[in-house]
Amino acid sequence: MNLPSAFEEKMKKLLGSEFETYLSCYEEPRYYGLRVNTNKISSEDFAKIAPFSIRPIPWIENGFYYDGEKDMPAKHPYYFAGLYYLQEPSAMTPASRLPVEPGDRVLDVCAAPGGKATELGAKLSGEGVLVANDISNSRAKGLLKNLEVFGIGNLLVLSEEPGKLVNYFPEYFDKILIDAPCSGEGMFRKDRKMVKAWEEHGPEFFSKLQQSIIIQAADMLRPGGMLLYSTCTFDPLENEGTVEYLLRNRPEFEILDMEGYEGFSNGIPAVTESKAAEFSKTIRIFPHKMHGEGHYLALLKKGKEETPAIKIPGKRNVGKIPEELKNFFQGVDWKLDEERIEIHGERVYYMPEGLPDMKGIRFLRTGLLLGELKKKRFEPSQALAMCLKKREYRYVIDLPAVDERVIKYLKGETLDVEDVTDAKEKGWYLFCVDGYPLGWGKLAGGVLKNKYLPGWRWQSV
Ligand SMILES: C[S@@+](CC[C@H](N)C(=O)[O-])C[C@H]1O[C@@H](n2cnc3c(N)ncnc32)[C@H](O)[C@@H]1O
Repeated sequence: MNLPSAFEEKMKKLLGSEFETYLSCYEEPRYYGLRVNTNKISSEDFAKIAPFSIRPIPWIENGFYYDGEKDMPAKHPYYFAGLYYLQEPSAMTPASRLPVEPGDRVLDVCAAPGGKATELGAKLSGEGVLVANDISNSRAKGLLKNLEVFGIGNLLVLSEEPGKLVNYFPEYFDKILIDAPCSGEGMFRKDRKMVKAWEEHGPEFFSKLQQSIIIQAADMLRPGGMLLYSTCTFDPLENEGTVEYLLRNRPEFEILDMEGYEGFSNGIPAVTESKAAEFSKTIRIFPHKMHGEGHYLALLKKGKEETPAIKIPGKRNVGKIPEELKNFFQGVDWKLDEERIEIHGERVYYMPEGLPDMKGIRFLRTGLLLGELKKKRFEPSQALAMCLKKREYRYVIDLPAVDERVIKYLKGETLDVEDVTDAKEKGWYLFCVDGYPLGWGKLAGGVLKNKYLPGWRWQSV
């Protein structure tokens, strides 16, 4: 593989005697990974039902390798049910090393298409709030879809300049992840177009962007909160350099240790101005040392340990809850807090607790879209179906993955389900594969009218 000579020179300096081994790994095949959505299924249970061969990624609790030359996990109904996300193994590391707890307020500053945000949201287990932002509106659309497929409802999806967000969320978040735009040196083997992009915009360009993003994010973190900074590049300026910039401008931050792994390489104090030993607590992932492509990560804490601010739920103005909504939710085993329901036009949302006023922010989604009110009827949304567990809805059709009607459902076809329903039954049914919801259908006379979201349908190749 042809690599830019300036890049090779830099890597020689960084790796010394390891450089040749590093270079030789460009001739080897890349690694493919999937990460289990632990909000829907445990890793152990997934390993039992996995429809293709998988083996654990040793440093990621819920990560597995699969054979990307042979298997197509994106073409299985479990993928549509949000049981896993396809992700390069080293890219799983940042979200795995940010200790998110249910109830936290979490921000992913550069979140699209959601490789890390889906894991942060799964770790919240429906409690607290995930704010997933990306400056690119078109990429944020894909982000929203991926979060909805994963069944994450306690969320805001925004598309804003982080500098603007500081005005709305000063010292608001408990945990922040910055997976920064970078020169992508760790992606060269996976995606050769990245080499050309590197030649157009190298480390100098990205380091300036990273410096402004890390300061803006730092100002949205509460004292005692944690920030994880990551890139998929090796360059010291973009990595230790950005972290050093933060420490210089926000001295209340300190670098924390992270759970290690034998293949991780320590960050390099010698490339920094201060030469401070604490930079060795940061981590580089090199492809010649472990089975992943390349990443850098640093875990930081702001100020001293403090008792987190008491989270007072923001009370909202709620009008009367429409009868049709109440009727529908009689079939749902959820304790809905009526004060969190917001209705805008026909659309009904379930909002996370304790949000600030967000007037003026560009958003793609605030809260969980429950559904739409249509002429005295309530139509549940695709996002609600993905958020529900099978046991939480009274009317269910559950077919095994091998039943050909599952793919037909995903293609948007009407289904004959007389054998699994009573001909007298009718109304909204949650359509599941092996116990995991895929979407809605409307039953009448043993026939299921398909309500799977058209934009999400299975595309035949
Ligand atoms: C490395 S990618 C993020 C990948 C994502 N975290 C994932 O795991 O799927 C960097 C993202 O940063 C976004 N971005 C670039 N400049 C930004 C800025 N100033 N503020 C927020 N996002 C930005 C890009 O649109 C891009 O989606």
